[in-house]
Amino acid sequence: MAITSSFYPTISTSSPRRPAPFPNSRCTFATVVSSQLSKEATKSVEFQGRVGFLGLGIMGTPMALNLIKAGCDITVWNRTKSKCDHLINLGAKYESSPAEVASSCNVTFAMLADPESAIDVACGTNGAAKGMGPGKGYVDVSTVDGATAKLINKHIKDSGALFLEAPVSGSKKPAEDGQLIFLAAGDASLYETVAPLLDVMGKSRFYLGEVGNGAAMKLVVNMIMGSMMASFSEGLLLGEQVGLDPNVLVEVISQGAISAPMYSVKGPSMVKASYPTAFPLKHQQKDLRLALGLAESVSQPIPIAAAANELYKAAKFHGLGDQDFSAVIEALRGKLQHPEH
Ligand SMILES: NC(=O)C1=CN([C@@H]2O[C@H](COP(=O)(O)OP(=O)(O)OC[C@H]3O[C@@H](n4cnc5c(N)ncnc54)[C@H](OP(=O)(O)O)[C@@H]3O)[C@@H](O)[C@H]2O)C=CC1
Ligand SMILES: O=CC(=O)O
Repeated sequence: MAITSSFYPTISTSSPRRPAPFPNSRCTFATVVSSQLSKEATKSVEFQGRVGFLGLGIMGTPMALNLIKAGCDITVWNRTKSKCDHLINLGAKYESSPAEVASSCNVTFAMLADPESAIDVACGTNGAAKGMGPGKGYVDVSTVDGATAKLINKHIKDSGALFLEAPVSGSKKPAEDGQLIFLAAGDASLYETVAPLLDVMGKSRFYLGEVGNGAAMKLVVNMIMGSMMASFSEGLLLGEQVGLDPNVLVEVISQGAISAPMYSVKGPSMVKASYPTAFPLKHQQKDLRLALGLAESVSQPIPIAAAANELYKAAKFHGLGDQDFSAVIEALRGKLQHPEH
């Protein structure tokens, strides 16, 4: 798919600081790295520009990897540099600060943990905004609140660049499989420009209008998800207490009206008290906290989410923050020890 948006004609695709490594960077790049990449790559993209990626955690790494597999010219940065090594080995370039990535790229994506890190990486001392300017674009795909998205939008727009918030629904596996759902809002022309890139990383995308709407949509969805997981946990434990086989319970749920992929995927390992991290519990608690703030801003009662948030807080307090959010079930067992005991 060729870029036809009026966004790109204003962009020079070769950085004055560093010449393009290949005359036709997309095609040649894809050829060079193809022998090192797995055969799973199924999508390719025509994107006439350099793409930056900031934040290589559970989500950022597979998202950036899919862009590399699709033939994009990628430059990465991560606070912990060692997490860049795998992608560098596969052909990604590296810059030592968000500002340098933004300065050397046409479009820069950011996938950070929370509002604080998203603001720091975008607006901090060596933040991306410092390397932004007219003709460039910044796409923040982290899950943050609307106020954070609007603050980052202001810093990016002040530089003359365009901004899009595009948080994602879908976890580690959908990120690996290029099956994410993008919830985008902000500059419509940037949305059109990066659509081919979103289509590499995702299966669907929604354009929701003004900045803040993407964050709101993501927080409402994750508020529901957090409550669902807490309720599922209660059901598993109640079933266990009254002598039901939890595996049969998971199977019964999977065949009925409340069936959800989340229960079928997480249930069997929860029964074994195993919580391999796909979506860290600390991030689910962050999303519930932000959803509570969103609800407060419009005086909407969300008592079920508020109760679920307390469970996630308890689980986090007991050291489960880096485990999968399904570990919230441990907060209901009544056996958690205080970390200092
Ligand atoms: N995991 C999932 O299933 C999903 C997660 N999300 C959302 O995506 C975002 C990322 O999630 P995920 O990849 O799972 O999280 P991880 O915790 O795996 O990664 C977080 C990333 O943020 C970076 N980071 C954290 N704090 C700072 C800081 N102060 N300054 C600079 N960088 C920082 C980390 O760098 P470092 O490596 O140095 O720690 C890392 O790159 C979150 O907002 C999450 O809510 C959305 C959908 C699904
Ligand atoms: O934010 C988490 C997800 O699974 O979506």
